[in-house]
Order: sequence, then structure tokens, then C-alpha cells
Amino acid sequence: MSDIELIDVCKTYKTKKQTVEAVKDVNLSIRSGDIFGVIGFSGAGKSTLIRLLNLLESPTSGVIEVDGEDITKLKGKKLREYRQEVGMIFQHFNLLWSRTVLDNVLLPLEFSHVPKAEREEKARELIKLVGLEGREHAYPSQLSGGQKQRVGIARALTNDPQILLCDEATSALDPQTTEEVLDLLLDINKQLGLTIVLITHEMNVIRKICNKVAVMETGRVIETGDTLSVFRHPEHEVTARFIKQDNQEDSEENEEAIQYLLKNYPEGILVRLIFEGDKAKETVISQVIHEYQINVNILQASLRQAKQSSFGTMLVQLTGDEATLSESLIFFEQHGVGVEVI
Ligand SMILES: Nc1ncnc2c1ncn2[C@@H]1O[C@H](COP(=O)(O)OP(=O)(O)OP(=O)(O)O)[C@@H](O)[C@H]1O
Repeated sequence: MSDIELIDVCKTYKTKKQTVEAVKDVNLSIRSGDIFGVIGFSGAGKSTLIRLLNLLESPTSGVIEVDGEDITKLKGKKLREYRQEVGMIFQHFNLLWSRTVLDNVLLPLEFSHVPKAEREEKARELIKLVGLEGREHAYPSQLSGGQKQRVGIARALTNDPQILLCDEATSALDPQTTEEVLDLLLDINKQLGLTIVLITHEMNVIRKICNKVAVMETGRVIETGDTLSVFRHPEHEVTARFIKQDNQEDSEENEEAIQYLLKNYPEGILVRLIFEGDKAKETVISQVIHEYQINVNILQASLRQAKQSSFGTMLVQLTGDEATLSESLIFFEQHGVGVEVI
């Protein structure tokens, strides 16, 4: 078990020149087994939040409870025990370059005085779990970025943590490798029942593996909820910007293509429809054609994979008289289809 509850958490840094409210009035509920993503632009307060969770920092005010216990009050043995329950992986891996894969994974086990035979067995088991069997004696410099992060993950799991914190863990990796590392994190979440809290500035990371998301801006959480519903109905402009960035990175539906479509399909309106799952869209579109005197011209369609489900976007040209077009847009929304007029 590892439910995490942040209640009115604030962290203020005071320097000679200024006071920075890095984390401000944050309330979050992270359930055991969640993959909880925190997204925000640089300076939003993500790293501070993660440092509060692993107690590298303590809050200026507020409470952080893990399974009902206020961790900010922990001292001595209890504090050490809590720290063991929390594993962490980093953007730049933080491996020791003079040690082999095996020795890097062994290090935390040496610190916690696990008997020699036992620690070697444990390290080898974890190296296998992360898919690096056979590379035990390689040095970090001989590994690819994805392999280095796998070592980071194995090392983070040595003390059987309940919580894994990921600090921009895929930001230094190419898209293909990012995909592989995210798959591994999903696997670990499922196999070991770990709660994962990750911070990122990449919305595709959130979409692919997080079931919950919180969006931060200037220290505050401005939006939070199930990933799918946040993607379908972003309430805040910052969230919409992150989603747009994700759409543009992964599909050809970029600004240039839209300009081309607007120029070549000047009649009526150009609309982006957002469907959850892949099933209902044909039905809704044929209902619209049937009920309203409009034409629907499908220009582009894509299906995006999210953790809990898939969701699709479709770029369509709708032509007909203005009042009927407006009614048809309302019909789409009433049938659970997101509508964005371009
Ligand atoms: N130790 C510190 N002393 C003073 N100010 C700090 C300290 N740590 C962070 N800050 C300030 O707090 C704010 C939030 O920083 P934080 O690093 O948590 O944001 P972030 O979202 O993680 O951004 P980035 O992705 O750039 O690290 C920033 O204005 C930062 O300058």
C-alpha cells in the first residue's frame, strides 16, 4: 500500500533578494498503484514537489501523508525506513561510471548491509527484470541511453520500494527508446504493484502511461484528473497547450497541414473531432449526416494510444447552412465527441 495525500502543501524559498513560492497550496490524492504524472513548464515547481515526496526538502506548511502517516514528522529509523520505500530515477541516470552494471545495482544493497550472496542474487534478478541480462559486466559508457535508464530503474528497485519517483526519466532519450522505457515502467507498475509519480514536460509521456495527471503552473496545481478526461476536456489554457504540442509531435496534423487544408477546403468549417475509443465514431457521423442537412468530408484521422484506452482525432470539413452546422456541433458534443472548430 502507498496512498499519498498532499494537503495544502507549500514550499517557499527565501533568498536575500527574493521569496519564491515554488509549491503553493497543493492538494493531491495519489492512490496506491497509480501512475501519476505531474506536468508543467520549466519553473512550475515539479522538481520541488518531487523533492518534498522523497523528503530531500520539507514543506514550509501543509501535510504529506503516506498511508495515513505524516511523513514530514518522521525522524531517525522511521525516516530511514521511509526513504527505503521510495525509489528514484533521474533524467541523466546518475550512474557511477567506474562501476559495471552489476556493481551499480549492488551499491544500494551494500549500503543497506544485505548479506553478500543475497545481494548478488537480488541484483541479478533485477537486471533480468529490466531486460539487461548478459550486460552485467558492461560499463555505463558501453550502454545506450535506454540501457542506462534500465540500470537506473534496476538500482531504484533494489530495496523493494512501494513508490517510484521519476524525474524527467525519458527527457534525454529518443522517441523509440522513450517508448521502450515507458513500457518497462508500465510493466513494473503492473508486476510489482508500485505507485509511480513522474514529473515531465512532455504530454506524450503522460498520455502513454499515466492514469492520473496534475498540471502545474507557478507552484500551483491548476488542473488534475483522469488522464483521458483531461485530454478530452482540458479546462486550462496551459493544459490545452501541452495537448496541442503532443498532437503536433505525433501526427502530421501540424500547423502547415492545417493551413493547406484551410486553403484547399475553403467552404464550410474545418473541425477537429475527438473520440474516445475507436468504436462509436462511424455511428455518430452517420447519425449527423442523417439528422442534419450537412456534408461531412473526412480529411484526416488518427488514433492515439493512452494508458486506459485509445482515443481518436478526426479532421473533418462540414458544409451546409450556418444554423444547421451549429446544431450538428452541439449534436456531436451531446454524443460525447469533443469538438474544436479550427
Ligand atoms: N533551492 C532553491 N532556492 C531558491 N529557489 C528555488 C530553489 N529550488 C527551486 N527554486 C525556484 O522554485 C521555482 C520552481 O522550481 P522547480 O525546479 O521546482 O521547477 P520545475 O518545474 O521542476 O522546473 P525545471 O523543469 O526547470 O526544473 C523556480 O522559480 C525556481 O527558481
